[in-house]
Amino acid sequence: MNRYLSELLQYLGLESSSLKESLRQLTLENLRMDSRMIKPNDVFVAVKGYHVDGHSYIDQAVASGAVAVLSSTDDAGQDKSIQYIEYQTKLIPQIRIYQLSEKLSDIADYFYHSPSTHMQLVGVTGTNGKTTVAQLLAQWASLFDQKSAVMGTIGNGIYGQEKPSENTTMSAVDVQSTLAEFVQQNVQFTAMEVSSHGLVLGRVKALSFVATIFTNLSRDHLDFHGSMENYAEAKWSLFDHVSPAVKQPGKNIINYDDPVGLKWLDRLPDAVAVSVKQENLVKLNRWHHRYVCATQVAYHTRGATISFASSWGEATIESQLIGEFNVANLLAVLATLLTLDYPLAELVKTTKQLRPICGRMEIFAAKHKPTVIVDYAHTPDALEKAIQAARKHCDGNLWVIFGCGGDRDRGKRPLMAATAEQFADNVVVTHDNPRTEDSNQIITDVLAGFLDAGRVQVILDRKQAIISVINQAQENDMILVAGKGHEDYQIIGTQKYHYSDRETAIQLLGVPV
Ligand SMILES: CC(=O)N[C@H]1[C@@H](OP(=O)(O)OP(=O)(O)OC[C@H]2O[C@@H](n3ccc(=O)[nH]c3=O)[C@H](O)[C@@H]2O)O[C@H](CO)[C@@H](O)[C@@H]1O[C@H](C)C(=O)N[C@@H](C)C(=O)N[C@H](CCC(=O)O)C(=O)O
Ligand SMILES: Nc1ncnc2c1ncn2[C@@H]1O[C@H](COP(=O)(O)OP(=O)(O)OP(=O)(O)O)[C@@H](O)[C@H]1O
Ligand SMILES: N[C@H](CCC[C@H](N)C(=O)O)C(=O)O
Ligand SMILES: [Mg+2]
Repeated sequence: MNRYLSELLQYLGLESSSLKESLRQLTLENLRMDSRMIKPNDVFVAVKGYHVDGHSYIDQAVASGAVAVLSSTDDAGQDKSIQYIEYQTKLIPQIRIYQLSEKLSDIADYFYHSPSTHMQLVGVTGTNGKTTVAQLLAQWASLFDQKSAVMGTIGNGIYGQEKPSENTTMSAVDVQSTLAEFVQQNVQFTAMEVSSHGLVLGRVKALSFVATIFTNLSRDHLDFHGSMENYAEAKWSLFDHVSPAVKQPGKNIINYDDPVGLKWLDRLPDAVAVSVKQENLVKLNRWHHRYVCATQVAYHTRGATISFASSWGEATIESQLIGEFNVANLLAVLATLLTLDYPLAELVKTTKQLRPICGRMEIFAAKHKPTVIVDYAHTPDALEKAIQAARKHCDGNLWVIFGCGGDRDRGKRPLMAATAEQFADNVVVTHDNPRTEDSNQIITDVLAGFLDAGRVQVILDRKQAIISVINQAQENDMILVAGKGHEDYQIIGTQKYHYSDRETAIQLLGVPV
């Protein structure tokens, strides 16, 4: 499993003779980009970040047991040069690589023996729905006795045992090392969320996917991408077969109901189109694309009955997920598994066993109390969809409690306010994760989006906001608590404090239903 230092050098294009002989058979354990995670026999990978320069942690990494260092240089003349660091009685080779960040996915792919090729790896991208789709995929595959794993916002790991993760898509090195751990644990199927940051920053560059899914595109992350065009280009790079951003984009499953998806389908004749709109069936039938299309959907209190037609046949399935967008998510998952040759009859039989996803339209209810839905909507589009989804299941008033995260796209704040004002009956603005921003300024940015801010309550403490609304609401009202979903923390400044909307709801109303 491990690599010799001489092998790594050879891969990097260096002669092993350029290395001191005593070091050639040195066994390397892991590549690690964070000096704080270094264990004996690891290689420390030093790159410049947005906040600090990883090169300033080389000494710390060596003191923690790193036996070699890969470091980045912007001077092409220094590419592949080796320098030795003396530490106690040891010599630690530091190998400079020209623009290392861009090569990391490939280097880690080599180091960890191309783990993505040893399983079925499915990638999911889109503004909203990635976590839901990835979790459903892993869940459904496990119902087919596949050992499955997920990588994404909720965490990374064997399905149901995910460890929390800082990012939706981890660093290029961590993605490969995690996949390698999955291979060691005999994982056969992995569903992975691929964020636009992940694509642009090359975190998934050397991966081979058997299938890639596009859910939808709407406003988010403009602080990072600058424009919707750039944001769309970033997402497209997961599907582009001509100059792919990944080693292998696999089969493509694309949302036909999304205007961006529809445009891409023209460029992807082999892709599978997914629609929740019955009126699209005629067009899809005449088209050269394979498809899955809903023909009838009946929403009930705790889910939906979905009839669909597809290139694989017709059927009716029972879903425990609520809202129209979850019909779209479920059909995208179904289309993917059909594309990967899972039999339709078995898929239909197992659908009713699929459980809702943690913190995604999750319902908490108690007798004689209003119902609470905890959801992760943190974009204008998701908030609109979540409110409309809740509305289908609510016969009283619909309350929305939401806030916006700090150090994230500021422009979406007033848009989320306008959406809440337009679609909900009562709105309460509260804190999300202020991070390093002034929390009052975030609230001011949100309030600027309301036509009539006088009708909006501001209750800064999130738990107090939920308690207060439960007290104000009637028994048949519904309270959508949006933005934090599965999160069990609140980030204020750079500190993480324990806080969970789900725990608050459980404390006030009992377990999810
Ligand atoms: C803007 C961005 O993407 N930043 C990511 C980046 O952090 P950074 O460049 O600030 O890193 P840094 O703190 O400057 O450190 C530079 C290097 O020094 C190393 N270091 C640092 C300190 C130390 O003591 N020792 C040490 O070795 C670090 O490990 C790193 O290699 O590299 C880190 C490690 O991989 C990421 O966790 C971090 O994501 C931050 C937390 C983040 O907020 N990213 C967001 C914008 C993001 O990527 N979001 C997407 C999409 C979310 C969605 O689904 O909507 C995601 O995929 O998560
Ligand atoms: N297909 C969809 N279309 C629109 N909104 C959706 C869709 N699926 C989920 N949502 C809404 O978006 C929220 C986030 O969903 P989910 O976590 O599945 O998306 P995500 O793409 O993983 O988000 P993130 O980028 O933050 O990780 C949900 O809580 C729900 O409100
Ligand atoms: N993955 C998303 C999550 C946002 C969740 C919300 N609670 C916030 O903190 O803004 C992001 O990093 O933009
Ligand atoms: Mg996610």
